Amino acid sequence: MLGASRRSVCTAAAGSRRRAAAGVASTVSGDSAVTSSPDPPRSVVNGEPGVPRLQKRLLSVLAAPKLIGTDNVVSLKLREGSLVGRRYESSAAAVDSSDTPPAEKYEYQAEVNRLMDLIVHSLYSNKEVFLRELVSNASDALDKLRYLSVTDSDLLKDGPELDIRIQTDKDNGTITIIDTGIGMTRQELVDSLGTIASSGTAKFLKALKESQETSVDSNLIGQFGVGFYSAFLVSDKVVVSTKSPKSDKQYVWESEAESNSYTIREETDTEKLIPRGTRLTLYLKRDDKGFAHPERIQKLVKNYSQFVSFPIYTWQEKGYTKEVEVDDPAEAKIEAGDETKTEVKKKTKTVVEKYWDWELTNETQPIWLRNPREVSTDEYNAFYKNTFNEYMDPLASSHFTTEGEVEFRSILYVPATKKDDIPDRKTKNIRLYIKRVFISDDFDGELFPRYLSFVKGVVDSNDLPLNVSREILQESRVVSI
Ligand SMILES: Nc1ncnc2c1ncn2[C@@H]1O[C@H](COP(=O)(O)OP(=O)(O)OP(=O)(O)O)[C@@H](O)[C@H]1O
Repeated sequence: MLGASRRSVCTAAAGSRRRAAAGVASTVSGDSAVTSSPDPPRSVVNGEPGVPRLQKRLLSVLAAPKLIGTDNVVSLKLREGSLVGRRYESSAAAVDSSDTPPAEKYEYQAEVNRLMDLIVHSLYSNKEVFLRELVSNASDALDKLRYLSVTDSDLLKDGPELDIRIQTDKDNGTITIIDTGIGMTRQELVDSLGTIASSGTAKFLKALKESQETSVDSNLIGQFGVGFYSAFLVSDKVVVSTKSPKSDKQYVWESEAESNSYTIREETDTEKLIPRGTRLTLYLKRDDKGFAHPERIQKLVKNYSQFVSFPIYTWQEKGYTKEVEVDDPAEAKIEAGDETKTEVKKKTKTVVEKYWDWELTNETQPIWLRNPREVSTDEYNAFYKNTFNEYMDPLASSHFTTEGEVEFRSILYVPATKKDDIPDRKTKNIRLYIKRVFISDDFDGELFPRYLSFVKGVVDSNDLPLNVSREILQESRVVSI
């Protein structure tokens, strides 16, 4: 699965990235919505006719091609940000009388800059992992929303279905990934997409440091995954438009591959507003535009994201046959009395009518609910690698069900790599589900004795209440059993 192309860390890091100067006025361009589709998304979603009103609105956002003008970012003045790196706060509000709130410019945290340098200039050949990473983020965002909605059902109120949609535009070389998950507030955007928020990425950087000049950086990208930033393996520009239920406003995060900064602005185009979740648009690099082919994306979803437990729809061209009338060139002569009339006969022929529609592309039944006799070793291994971001097959796995006092289903794996030894980071090796809803993987040493903490796996039980709190979980008899 891993590409073997190599490049030294130093060479990559010394790439010629533009450095944004503090206090310089700049212009930020808006993102354009994506569609190559001749028709707007149709009303057949999930095979069911009719789409809820808000979902329709979401779909129309997808279908409407629109380029908004540039936003003004006027004289920016430097201010020291929190942990997340420097922030250039715009003083535009004071001088700009237009209704459009100005974009604010932020600098990436130093580690992110390093990572971006590496990603952007990497010769890593297995770039397609970007889709796995972004779909996995979308799935996490849906998991978070579903979990929170157990105790706060308002979160789902009026909202669209919990799903992931991927639309490609091969003419313009863009891919749009939309989820209806938890979304991000402005602060969460800064905290998540400007810093090293992910443990996977932190591991990556640590391994990178250890490998130093050993020219293995390309492989490291595949081994650890670089999360959200992997979008820049294939993109010149990435635009994230996101709406959290915690905020009234929708925000747009935007950055270019060759930049060490990003901007955040409020979404003001009403046609682009989404009820909830995140829409991520990738503007593909010239050599990577091939990823914007609908069939290619469909294949990648099947390969990498088959175990995501939310429906993933891809936008596909379809055809149906219909009968149409055609003129018959052979004329029929009709004799009536002395006159001979010539009439053109009507005939019908079958033609294929093309249209675009969403197609369910993954299998959504969790693998642990299947009969172990029907699951192949390859499927167990693929699930392990997808779920735990591992690049090697496990040494062993065990899929079992307990019945009686406590019922649960579980798949446990013995990894082939040595235990993660990053201090200060909790292992997130056991994922607990209750009735198929992901609850937590934050069980450092609680679900397993410490000496077994290298074991990875999933546990799903119907015997715990869904709205269980973490404290109750810790004391729960069911959990201890
Ligand atoms: N589609 C999304 N919806 C909501 N939040 C998102 C989305 N994509 C990314 N994020 C936020 O950005 C953070 C960073 O994402 P990134 O992929 O870099 O790491 P991660 O997913 O946290 O870590 P890991 O890859 O180790 O699981 C996420 O933790 C999440 O808070």
